[in-house]
Amino acid sequence: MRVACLQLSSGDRVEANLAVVSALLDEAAAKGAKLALLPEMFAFFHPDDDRKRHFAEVLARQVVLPFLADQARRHALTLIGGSLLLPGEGELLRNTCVVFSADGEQVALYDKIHLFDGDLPDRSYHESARIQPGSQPVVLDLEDWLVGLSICYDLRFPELYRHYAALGAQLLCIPSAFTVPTGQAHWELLLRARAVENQAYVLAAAQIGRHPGGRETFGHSMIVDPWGLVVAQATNQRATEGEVVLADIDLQRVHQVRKQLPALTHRRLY
Ligand SMILES: NC(=O)CCC(=O)C(=O)O
Repeated sequence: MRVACLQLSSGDRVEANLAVVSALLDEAAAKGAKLALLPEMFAFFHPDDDRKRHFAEVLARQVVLPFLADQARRHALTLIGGSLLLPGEGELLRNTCVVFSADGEQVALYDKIHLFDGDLPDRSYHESARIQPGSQPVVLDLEDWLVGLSICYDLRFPELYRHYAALGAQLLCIPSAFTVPTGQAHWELLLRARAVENQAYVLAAAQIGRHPGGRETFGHSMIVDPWGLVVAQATNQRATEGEVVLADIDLQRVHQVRKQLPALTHRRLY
């Protein structure tokens, strides 16, 4: 199966962001992709609370979700909608990945479980102040593939991916907007670790560049195979136009790695 990670530099203009997604999906589909992953906050990237709420309550449902359904149907591909904001309880929002099948049906929804709070060299982050954490891992059955969903900071919690591997997942999706300092230090290391320890493909679609409000993201979208090899990665040279990262993934490769080194069957409980 040919898969695509879309790398974006999303801003605060929803229509402009969706136009970039549309152009990149045209490119991915023309090159044969049957599954595409968008990054975290692909449709709206801005820190203002009122604008976030308006996006979550109005634009997400009225504009963005119908757009994703239409794109999936038009290109006959599974579209994993990175993440967008949706209303949560009370004043809170959710950071949610919505998945559409190739006939445009919404088939899965995952709320980011681990929220990104930290004082880093570039700035402080306090995602938990506005976002309600999810509590439910989600595995998606895609023809022959079992796909585990997650979002960005979830990457640092190996138990989530081990849970997916124990359920049989062979493909782990990690739409992201990693910071530059943590990306430089940890991004590839963590992605390859999740692939190696779970003997699964990892798809990681990332935001890149400077976003409204001053936040900067690391880019370096990549696709990692079950042996931990980076089989495709972004050039990071076309930040504003966005970029498509493509690779062919193969279930036989998963079976081969799991047969050569059956570490997943050697687990011991203590
Ligand atoms: N949006 C996020 O969850 C960022 C996570 C991140 O940068 C990290 O280092 O972890």
